[in-house]
Amino acid sequence: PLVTSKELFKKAYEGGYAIGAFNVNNMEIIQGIVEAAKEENSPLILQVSAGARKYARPVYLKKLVEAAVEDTGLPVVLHLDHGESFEICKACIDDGFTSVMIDGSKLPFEENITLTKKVVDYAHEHGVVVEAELGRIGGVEDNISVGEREATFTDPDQALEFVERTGVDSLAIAIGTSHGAYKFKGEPYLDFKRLEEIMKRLPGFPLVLHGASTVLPEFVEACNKYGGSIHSAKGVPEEMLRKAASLGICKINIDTDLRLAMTAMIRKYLAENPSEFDPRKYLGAAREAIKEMVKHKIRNVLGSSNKL
Ligand SMILES: O=C(COP(=O)(O)O)NO
Ligand code: NA
Ligand SMILES: [Zn+2]
Repeated sequence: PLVTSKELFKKAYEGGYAIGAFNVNNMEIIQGIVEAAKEENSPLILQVSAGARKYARPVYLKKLVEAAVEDTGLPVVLHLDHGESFEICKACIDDGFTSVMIDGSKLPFEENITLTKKVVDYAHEHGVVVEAELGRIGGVEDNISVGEREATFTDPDQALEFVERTGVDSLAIAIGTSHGAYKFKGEPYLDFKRLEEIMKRLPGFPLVLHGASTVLPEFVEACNKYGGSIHSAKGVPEEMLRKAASLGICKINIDTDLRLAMTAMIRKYLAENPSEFDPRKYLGAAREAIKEMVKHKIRNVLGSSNKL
């Protein structure tokens, strides 16, 4: 069935593991992810961004996720990733999503609170949970000044006030990650001190890590071996993610690692089978690559195997 993340996060927090939140855009990606979760007996969050809704059109993704639930019998959270307005959150809540993110992190503190509270009130009336964001998960330059870091990373005292005043169910925090394949110029770094300060103020409260792809080198190399050109790509080392999962991080967002796995597999397949032109061949290979990547994440990063 479609479920909210409330109970999943509570168990993850107490159990010292995290739930994977994987971005979906089409049938093969959804199939690969849910097959992996089924085999690992793992809880799962499928997340849809505004861009995915535009690309696939909402009704297709909704029906594909419903098909995946029916086909596997898995409990799945259907989550809106980075909703930036009350309207898109409302549309997804009305469309049967069980969780939505309202991302007001670009707004001043008070406006983020007002917008988030408006979404929380509507979502809670409909049995839906809400994730918000405080602090800037953006292109975090590695050698930013302390001042800039203070300005962009999540302030622990503000986090406490934000949660108390909004009633939000989980909070995406900024502790050094950023979206995409180019997360660090120098050494990867997560501000675990800051994470622990936030946990002290919000004991047991589910925290979310965005921009958590590792950008595994073997997939970047495979892309480049078969015609790609991806350079200076760097992500979050998996041992840092395991540490975050063992702490208050209950949801880990992964999109880029799936994209790289899928792209590497399609490039490889086409290079090795120049006379083949049946899309099922390379999309099928891509689906397999997604499945293997998600199984790897569940086992090596999230620790959510056999937690259903
Ligand atoms: O945070 C993410 C995905 O991050 P990555 O680009 O690191 O996969 N989605 O909301
Ligand atoms: Na955790
Ligand atoms: Zn994100």
